[in-house]
Amino acid sequence: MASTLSEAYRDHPQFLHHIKPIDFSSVRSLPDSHAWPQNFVEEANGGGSGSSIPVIDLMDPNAEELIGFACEEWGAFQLKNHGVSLSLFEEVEAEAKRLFALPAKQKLKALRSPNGATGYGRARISPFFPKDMWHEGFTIMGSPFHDAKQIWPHDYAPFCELMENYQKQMKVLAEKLTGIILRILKISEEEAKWVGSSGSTGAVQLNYYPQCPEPNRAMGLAPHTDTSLFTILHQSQTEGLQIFKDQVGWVPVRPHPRALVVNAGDLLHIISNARFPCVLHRVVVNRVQHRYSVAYFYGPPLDYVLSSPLADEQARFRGVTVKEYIGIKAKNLGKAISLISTN
Ligand SMILES: O=C(O)CCC(=O)C(=O)O
Ligand SMILES: [Fe+2]
Repeated sequence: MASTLSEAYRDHPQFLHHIKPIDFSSVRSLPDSHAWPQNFVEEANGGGSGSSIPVIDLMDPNAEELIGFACEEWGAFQLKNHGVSLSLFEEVEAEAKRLFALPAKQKLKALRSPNGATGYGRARISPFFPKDMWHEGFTIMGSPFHDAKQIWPHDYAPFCELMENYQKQMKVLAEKLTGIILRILKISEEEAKWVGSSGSTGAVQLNYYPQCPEPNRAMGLAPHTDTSLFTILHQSQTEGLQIFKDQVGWVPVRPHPRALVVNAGDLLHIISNARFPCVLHRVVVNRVQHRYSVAYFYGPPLDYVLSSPLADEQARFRGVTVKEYIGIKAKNLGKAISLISTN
């Protein structure tokens, strides 16, 4: 049985042509493979551009209440005064830039394998969409040693140390946020025993969206929800992330120099018995600037049973383990939630 996150993904192989990105540095016009239907991308600029998700100060005495409201209403918020030093994000962003600026040949040395979860490549959601995304990614679960060593045989240590430190610091913040969220949901301490244990699951995804010759016909990252309890995202100072809000449309998440974006994922939607939406989000690209982001996906241990917690409520989902849900999502993407729904 899979006992680590990367083993859980290994059970769901992808085909190699779904992994290798094009060499963006040599592309001068938008290839047909990356040209999305015009209306698909254009609505990017309409709809919800006047709205924005709440910005919450973690030190605010009302932070818990504000987080509860944001999770219910938006499934997302920006978090400031989170206690993690700005220099850590600067360092991680600089390493992401250094990595993605390498020649394609060197990055491909760490190409994710068909049944692998980590390394360099296209987004995992790629096979579900008819067109390719204007994006490259690098996925880390635990130590990135194996993949980093392929890219930098002698100089992997600074990258590895920084990424391990980043995961440690994000885990501490994720545990703090989980404590708050579980209190809001009135989940018992017994149910929440996994928080702070070594079994909790975490992964880092470095994302790169190169500047694009025809941004109105390209898609950085197609609409999806995250397979996490929640995701903590650092974005560079380049716009592109949007979240979808019912009756409003696509709402931009404008970069805030000291704030992190927190997105509710599928697992939070399930354990909140659908009280919190798992937020649909996507990334659009632009003509002049490269965009970078660093996502930290956090969740309970793989064998944790995701059940709706409150005895007086009718369960909206059948009980599945985190590992089973990862399998359902890997095969069905956006339909996964409805497949475990009880109605
Ligand atoms: O780049 C972003 O802002 C979002 C990245 C994202 O949604 C993901 O990695 O799942
Ligand atoms: Fe995402």
